[in-house]
Amino acid sequence: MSEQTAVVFDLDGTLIDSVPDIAASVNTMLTGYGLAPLDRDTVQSFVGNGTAFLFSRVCDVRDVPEAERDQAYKTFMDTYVDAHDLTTIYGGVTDALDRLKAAGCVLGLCTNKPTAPMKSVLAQLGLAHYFDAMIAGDSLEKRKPDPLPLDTTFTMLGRTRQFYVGDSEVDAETAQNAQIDFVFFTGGYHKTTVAQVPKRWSFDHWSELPDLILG
Ligand SMILES: O=C(O)COP(=O)(O)O
Ligand SMILES: [Mg+2]
Repeated sequence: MSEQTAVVFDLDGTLIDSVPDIAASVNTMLTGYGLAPLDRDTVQSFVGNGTAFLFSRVCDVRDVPEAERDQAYKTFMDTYVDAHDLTTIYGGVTDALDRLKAAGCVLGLCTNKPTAPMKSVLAQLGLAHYFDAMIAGDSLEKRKPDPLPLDTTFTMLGRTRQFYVGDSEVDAETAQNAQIDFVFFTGGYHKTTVAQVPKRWSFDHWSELPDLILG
């Protein structure tokens, strides 16, 4: 059965806790403009819909003038593109990925994070080699919750039994739109209650995931 199985993962809030680095990059930009920094929870609440969304929420909250936003975005990306020092892998992730791979599953990644910071953080944390297909927030003309990125990732992997593992309402909606079974990691950046998120299964710790998938 696992020889037919593809498991695709979200990145931020699912495999890695990256908000400390995202918040640090946001705050480097804000303080450079003489604006007050934002706390972690506020920045976290903006993560999941891609960097353009996050950046425009930050600018709205701190009243960054429209005329300065293009330059401010470049300033933010200069730091964000390689930000990894404060990012950690959630406990049990690598053991779970190792088990799924050893059982014959193929693994993919489907994130709204842009390609450059995605590649950098995966390389720095030693996670890149797990994935046979990777789609980032700027890989295609549409991003999650549109089903295109997830459909494309599964097409690249070419297996018939398919699961998407993610941490957010955006991921659950994407899976619904693509008609893929959603597996919800509750330890990430969701905003509503666990019960409100449509899913096939949920798990609180990564040690639980392989048994859910492998049965
Ligand atoms: O960049 C984002 O908004 C979040 O990315 P994610 O899709 O990996 O959660
Ligand atoms: Mg996420």
